[in-house]
Amino acid sequence: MSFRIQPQPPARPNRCQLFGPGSRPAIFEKMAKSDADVINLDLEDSVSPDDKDAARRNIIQAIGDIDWGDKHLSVRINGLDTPYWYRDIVDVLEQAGDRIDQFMIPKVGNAADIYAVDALVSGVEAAKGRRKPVALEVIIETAAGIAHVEEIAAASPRLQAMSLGAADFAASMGMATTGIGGTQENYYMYREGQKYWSDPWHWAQTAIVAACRTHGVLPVDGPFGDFSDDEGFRAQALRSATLGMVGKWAIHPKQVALCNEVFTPSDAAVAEAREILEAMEEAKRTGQGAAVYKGRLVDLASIRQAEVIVKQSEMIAG
Ligand SMILES: CC(C)(COP(=O)(O)OP(=O)(O)OC[C@H]1O[C@@H](n2cnc3c(N)ncnc32)[C@H](O)[C@@H]1OP(=O)(O)O)[C@@H](O)C(=O)NCCC(=O)NCCSC(=O)C[C@H](O)C(=O)O
Ligand SMILES: [Mg+2]
Repeated sequence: MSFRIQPQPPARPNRCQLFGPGSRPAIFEKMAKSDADVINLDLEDSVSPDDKDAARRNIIQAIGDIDWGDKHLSVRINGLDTPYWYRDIVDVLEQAGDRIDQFMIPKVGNAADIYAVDALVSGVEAAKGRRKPVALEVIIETAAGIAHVEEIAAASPRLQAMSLGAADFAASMGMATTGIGGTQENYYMYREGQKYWSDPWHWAQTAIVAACRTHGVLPVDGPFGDFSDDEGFRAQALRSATLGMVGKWAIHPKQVALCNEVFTPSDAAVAEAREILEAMEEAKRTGQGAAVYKGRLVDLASIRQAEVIVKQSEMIAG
């Protein structure tokens, strides 16, 4: 173990981030009543350039008017390469109430991008006397973003979460696909007449998880575009959870339940984790560092693995 203790990420559930365009205020109440842990009101790519001003006004009003319950409320601003982003931050922080929790920054390329947003947010907060500091989350969805993922994860104490944006990531990397997440038809190994599909998102996900875990940030899987494909969504989400991600985006309300199902540890998983902890307690009592549980080795590392599951389940249960 390094001398440096691995920091814990924010202790809040982040199983599902439900997105909705800021230009579609009719769905805001439905988003607030959903079972998503995080709400992302979007000013970026789901809003056409002609609608940016109206969407910003809709969001400012909705932040104050709608009862968002205990949801973590996030606004996705426009990219730092656009003429919209500074006004997204200034107008929302100057005109909307304290209920906003977070800004999501798309297409981050390096730590300086976070620094710029942090500086602007800090300035407006100080000028307006806002007492609740707004958190930040980022999307890794460019070649530069993944190349600089660790410095981005370390960039600001405001940073709480980092998502993989599969659509823009694929575009930026020049990937030959129009699919948003999931299995890609042409990404397979071939042996003796059989195709074996592989996972083109895997390496980016593991890079994000490692950067996030190093710096105490929540790693999140982004969108799965085909909302008619529940099994495809579930498979993608299960892979993400297995790799250490804590949640996933929903771009349609039917994906919320799937997110919560996958990213809530099952009763069986929690029961097994508790049994492992008990087996190790017993081993410790008898001076052993290792034990046998259901025919397999468990040791001190198993305690840390089991604690991840138990802690996640206790945090979700509140
Ligand atoms: C995808 C949608 C455009 C679909 O909308 P719609 O055609 O209205 O769907 P349905 O008719 O099936 O809707 C059924 C009911 O659900 C309500 N609804 C729809 N969407 C939402 C929502 N997001 N939240 C809550 N409720 C919603 C409808 O009003 C219907 O209600 P009722 O009539 O009462 O039954 C739409 O879902 C949508 O706009 N989704 C979000 C799109 C979005 O925000 N995209 C941005 C994130 S993904 C991205 O940016 C890519 C990423 O950056 C990357 O690079 O990878
Ligand atoms: Mg994107």
